[in-house]
Amino acid sequence: MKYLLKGGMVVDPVAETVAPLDILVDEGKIAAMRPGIEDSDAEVLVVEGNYVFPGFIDIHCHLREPGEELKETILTGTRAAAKGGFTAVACMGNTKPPADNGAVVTYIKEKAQRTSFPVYPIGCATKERKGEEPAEIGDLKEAGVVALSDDGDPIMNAEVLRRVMEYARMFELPVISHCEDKNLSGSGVMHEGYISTLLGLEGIPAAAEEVHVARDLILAAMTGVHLHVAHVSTGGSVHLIREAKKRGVSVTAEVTPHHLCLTAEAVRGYDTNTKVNPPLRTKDDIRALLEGLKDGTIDVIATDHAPHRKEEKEVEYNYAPFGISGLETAVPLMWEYLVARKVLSPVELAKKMALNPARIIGLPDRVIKVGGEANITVVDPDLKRPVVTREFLSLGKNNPFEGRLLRGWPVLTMIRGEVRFTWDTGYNKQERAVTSKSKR
Ligand SMILES: NC(=O)N[C@@H](CC(=O)O)C(=O)O
Ligand SMILES: [Zn+2]
Ligand SMILES: [Zn+2]
Repeated sequence: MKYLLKGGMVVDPVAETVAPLDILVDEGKIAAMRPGIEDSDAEVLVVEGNYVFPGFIDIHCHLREPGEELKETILTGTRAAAKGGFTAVACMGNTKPPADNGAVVTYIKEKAQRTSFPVYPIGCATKERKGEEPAEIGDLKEAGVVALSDDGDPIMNAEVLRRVMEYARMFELPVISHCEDKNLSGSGVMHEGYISTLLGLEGIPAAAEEVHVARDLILAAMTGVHLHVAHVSTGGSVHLIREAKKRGVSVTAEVTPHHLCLTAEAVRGYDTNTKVNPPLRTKDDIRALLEGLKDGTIDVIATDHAPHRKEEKEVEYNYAPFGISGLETAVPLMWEYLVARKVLSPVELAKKMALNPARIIGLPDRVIKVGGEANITVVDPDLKRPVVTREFLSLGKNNPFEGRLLRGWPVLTMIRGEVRFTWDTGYNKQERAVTSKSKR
């Protein structure tokens, strides 16, 4: 199938440019890119007034398969990803059974193959995610994992983490840390501060994260592994990572949309959809996270998509599981709160959601170029609509942004030259066609 994307503003995160260019896609590849392309054989996709990005990649999501298919499956999760504007995802290994061996990783890859959506599994760092001894890292590497992580839980024993890092370095895999000192976080359910006291809920102090960020940076420097810090939520963590980068430690970091857009204030109504790990923090933390994004301390925006069943979240705050279903709101949240408000430029967004994620998991640079694979995310900066969780393709409707009016939705997702989502032909009925945009 041949496609001609006409009239879009093409964002290049490597050249750091935004240019009005037409793009001809043929047999999965970019066949031409320049203004004024005509081709009578190609299906024309009018993307006038839209931004055309190299396909976004989410390097932190939970697809729940195998074992928790009532929360999500690889099929539903990847459909949600495509609708959310993502063209590839890396999924965490806290499945049941956990992805701590090659067989489970192979199972995930085979399931993913059937969806034809690019899924890059992350293997567990330790056996059964217990934090007691390193997993079979050679076996995981051979099965094709792109990183190692016990996400969901930290590795509390620093000596075990040291050995994981040494093996990971040998096998050239990054280690992704979920930074949480379990003794400090205890049975906390939200950020420790004024609001937790007011609500009578147990708190998780910022230090629970920061103690582990400091420790993991020290061990990364010692072992020479590449450390990627997952879901950074506090100003103190940003500071520690910034200093480590200055010293030359091989470290990258990510932040989630929810940690950038919500504070502990959101917990006031006891909405369990605001219960997430790490917890929603303070305005000062958000300010520091944004500074970190701007100055390059934080390299990536990742969703930490953590779907749960409705019944599991419909309980008292203390008993609900941690997690937010985030694949279908990440792009419009980042557009509304960062790009539209000029905190990040479209080029910077392309770095945080396409280029840097690709580099961290060892994929080729994510740029749209002639001869390259056609992975494309089109965002309509003017499309304004509310978040409607019941329309999610994800089985997880646990999202605290319900009803929020956002502008800047993904309207077309192309993977290896195939249109996987458009606003009109989406898996559920949507009101508007990309191709009819010029007639509006
Ligand atoms: N983020 C969450 O609140 N939950 C994640 C685990 C994790 O990312 O630590 C989950 O798997 O549900
Ligand atoms: Zn985590
Ligand atoms: Zn996670």
